[in-house]
Amino acid sequence: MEKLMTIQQLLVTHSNDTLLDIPELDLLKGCQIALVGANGAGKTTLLESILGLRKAAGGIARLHCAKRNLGVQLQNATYNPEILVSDVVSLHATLYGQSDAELYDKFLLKELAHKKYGRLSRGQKQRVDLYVALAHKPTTLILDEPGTGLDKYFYEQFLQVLADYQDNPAISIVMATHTASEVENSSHILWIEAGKLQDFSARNTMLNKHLGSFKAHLCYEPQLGLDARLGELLQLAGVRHLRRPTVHEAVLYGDESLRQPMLELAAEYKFSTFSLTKTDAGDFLELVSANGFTKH
Ligand SMILES: Nc1ncnc2c1ncn2[C@@H]1O[C@H](COP(=O)(O)OP(=O)(O)OP(=O)(O)O)[C@@H](O)[C@H]1O
Repeated sequence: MEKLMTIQQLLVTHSNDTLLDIPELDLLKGCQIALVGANGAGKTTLLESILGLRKAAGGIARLHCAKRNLGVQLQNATYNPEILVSDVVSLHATLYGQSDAELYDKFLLKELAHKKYGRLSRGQKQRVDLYVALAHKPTTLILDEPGTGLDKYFYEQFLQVLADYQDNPAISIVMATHTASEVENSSHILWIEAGKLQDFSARNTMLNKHLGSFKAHLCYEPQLGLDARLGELLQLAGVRHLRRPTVHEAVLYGDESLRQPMLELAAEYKFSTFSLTKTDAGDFLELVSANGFTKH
């Protein structure tokens, strides 16, 4: 398969801070990659670096894609704030010799056409930015938290458009996201943390590797005094992580061997709710943001 992106010894710094330090990473065309990491991990910096918008202190970050085939939505689009939305749309049509009436309608750009870009709300800007990223039907998408600011209606419109792209194996996507549904529909996950590559893998491989395939979710009265028992369970071979979202909730992650001891625990204690289900992208995002995780 052809390469989409090459990174070698990439170092991006600011003053004395290292923003990105990635020794080597090759991504292949046709992958739909969810780029995840906690706030400040370096996702935007990485996207800007591969687009050549950030000067690296060292190394190479290269996207192997003709500009014509590239669709980009970044956090900070830099238009003249005085430009009208209708002019942004016309400029895009002139540059690419192509427009997309269906997308224009989906994002209801007609109601924004007479407004100055600089006066738009966050969500309105996002609708314009997404139109500009997608209206020329690119084969490679670079998206930076594309749902930001969109209300429920427009987010659903966007998800429909995204689903069409994600159904097409000829399309490559690298999308920074904090949203479970966007991760769920991606083929791969690229996880960065504090500017470093944490892992890159197919989505389910990543979930199984870092969380296990299974989770047990318990809700109970705090006076039940379960802490010691949970600590013991955490020592079992198949148990990977314990997450405590609240004082009366625990989620244990692991493999199938988690099932039997959890059923025994449920028989022994009276839980308000108890479930055994598969891990999902939402769990992975909780891990990425270290939300309530007790290190194992
Ligand atoms: N122009 C800049 N100058 C100095 N530091 C910067 C600059 N841009 C980003 N940073 C720092 O680099 C780090 C990574 O920022 P970045 O925006 O890439 O994170 P992110 O993973 O996209 O975060 P978020 O999920 O919050 O959008 C942060 O610590 C941020 O403060």
